[in-house]
Amino acid sequence: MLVITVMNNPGTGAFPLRIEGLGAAADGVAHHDGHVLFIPGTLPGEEVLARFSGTRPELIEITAPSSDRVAPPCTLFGECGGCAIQQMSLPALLDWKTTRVAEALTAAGFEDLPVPQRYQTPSYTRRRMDLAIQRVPGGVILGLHRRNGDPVDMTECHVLHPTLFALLKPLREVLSSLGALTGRGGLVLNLLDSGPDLTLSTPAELTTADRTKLAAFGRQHGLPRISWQNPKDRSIETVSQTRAVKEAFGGVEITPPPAAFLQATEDAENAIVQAVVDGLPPLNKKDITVELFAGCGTLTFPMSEKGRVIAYEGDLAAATCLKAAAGGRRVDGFHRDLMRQPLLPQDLKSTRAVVLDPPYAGAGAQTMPLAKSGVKDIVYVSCNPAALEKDGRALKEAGYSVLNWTIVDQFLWSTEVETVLVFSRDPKRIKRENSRRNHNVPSHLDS
Ligand SMILES: C[S@@+](CC[C@H](N)C(=O)[O-])C[C@H]1O[C@@H](n2cnc3c(N)ncnc32)[C@H](O)[C@@H]1O
Repeated sequence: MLVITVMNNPGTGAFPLRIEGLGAAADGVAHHDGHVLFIPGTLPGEEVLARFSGTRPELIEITAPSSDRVAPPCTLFGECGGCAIQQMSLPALLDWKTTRVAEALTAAGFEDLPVPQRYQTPSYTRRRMDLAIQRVPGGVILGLHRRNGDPVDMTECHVLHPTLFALLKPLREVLSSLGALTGRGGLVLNLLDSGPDLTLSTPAELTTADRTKLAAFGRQHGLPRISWQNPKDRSIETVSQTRAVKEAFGGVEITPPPAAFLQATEDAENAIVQAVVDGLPPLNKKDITVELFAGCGTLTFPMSEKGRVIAYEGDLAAATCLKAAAGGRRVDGFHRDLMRQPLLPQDLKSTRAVVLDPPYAGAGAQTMPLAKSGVKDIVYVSCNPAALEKDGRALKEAGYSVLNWTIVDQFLWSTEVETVLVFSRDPKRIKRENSRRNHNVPSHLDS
């Protein structure tokens, strides 16, 4: 156990610190008596007074604030665990996220990185949120968890789309009336082209009266679909449907399954899709791009405008949705668990390019076979710099360079960051990209 004796000010126990940077959880990092301390609420460059509460350091006062410091916009900030760092200006936050990704790439062995493209989503645009429900005397709490604890009632939110936020109040009423909500539950909100799509989970089974109430709620608020996850076997069923459920990817309409993965905001999805499509090498219509971790086809259908796409996805409902929309297009969809059954180098023999958008932990067992495959061009969509560092190292060792990278900050005020990276080991393409960079020509003019 860490025991630290504080000598600086025996009266108050206070000691001065200079914040040197931010840790991965967005807490200020400082050194004191040979120890690394994490001080929540502080920013790089700030001078602060801190003291220990037990072995944990706590902030007493900011004596010299950073010029990046702003007033947190949300009154729930600090209580609600949804936002980690609202006291930093959004441009400074984008810089910090960019640095985190650059550091991961450098640690993976990439040098002389090009300057990234960057995109930051506006506030009030989040179209997907996974909320917690907590039964309390007289009602329910509906919101996100505290950093390490119970849910906080979401009475204010500066990221959530107003259409979804407007549903929270009436939702609290209907949820409070459900017999199945005996304790804690969950609610996934997805805002689709067809309207809000809700997926509820409850600790007990819905009663007939619960179903009637949810159906009435769906009709009253014009919700295309409300689904429910049975706590017994985790199967999902539709409890209310008033019309078709639709979302379009690259102009192709799909019907997402309940609680489907969606990029967090629509405009960030557009930025990611654009960066992926621009990052593909020049393709003939017959060239094959293999897509790994394809979801319901967010990238698949826009990419199919450039060439043929063979898409793999491990979630059965998402793969089924993608396959259902693939008919008559240059798309083949497959359901496959890529961690248990990764595509092997020989499976990728006639592949022109690979696009992958793995989950938070990274591409796992798929990374080495991909790195060894000899595929010249890879577009990697990362949502976690630590996983990117690990997977990127394998690509670096296999001879890939980073042609370009695009930071997409779609989780405002959080520590999350998406990056689209274009890797290549095609000497001609690398040479072309370098010369274009030297002449400041945008890369999308390539295709
Ligand atoms: C970050 S999402 C990307 C989805 C899609 N590219 C998009 O933009 O909507 C990661 C996807 O990987 C899928 N996935 C997770 N583990 C997997 C596995 N072992 N095998 C295949 N797919 C998996 C998830 O179901 C999810 O659809």
